[in-house]
Amino acid sequence: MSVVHSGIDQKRYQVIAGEAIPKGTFVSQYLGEVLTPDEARDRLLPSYEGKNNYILCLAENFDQGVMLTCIDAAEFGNVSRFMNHSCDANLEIKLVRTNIVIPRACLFARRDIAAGEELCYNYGTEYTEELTLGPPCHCGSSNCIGFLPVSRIATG
Ligand SMILES: C[S@@+](CC[C@H](N)C(=O)[O-])C[C@H]1O[C@@H](n2cnc3c(N)ncnc32)[C@H](O)[C@@H]1O
Repeated sequence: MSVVHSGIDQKRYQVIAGEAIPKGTFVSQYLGEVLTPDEARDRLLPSYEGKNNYILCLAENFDQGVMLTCIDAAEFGNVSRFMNHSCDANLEIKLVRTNIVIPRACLFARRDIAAGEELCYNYGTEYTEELTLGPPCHCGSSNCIGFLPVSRIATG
């Protein structure tokens, strides 16, 4: 995988597959600081408009209620912090638990991916709580909805 400039100001950097990746392959984990929902909201609200946002908030529904996992990759992260949103994504996020209650946000190939393709996932995942429309989307796919999906937590 390599991080390169996308050539589109709003998207800035993007991640390119260095080799072919078969469907179902684990590609990366979205690493960063684990925040409480209040901390995520405090970091997001003042700076949301027009800036790159590295906070991923994922919701899981349990009998006891909703568990929100918020991960901020702005200061501490890995290559997955540079992965952009696409309305026709080739990756998908799955929450995976390995011995601790806090889940890992893992990115898997949702189809066969060729070397040289941009690696991207849909920011409006199955775990996104109350989706709203964010800034304009520049994914360029034919089914683009025109806006980045944003979790309600990011907009208050
Ligand atoms: C996790 S970062 C992705 C990496 C980012 N492109 C960079 O250069 O650091 C998420 C931010 O990238 C930008 N972005 C990602 N996908 C985009 C898209 N499809 N259209 C426009 N901007 C996008 C938005 O600013 C978003 O808040």
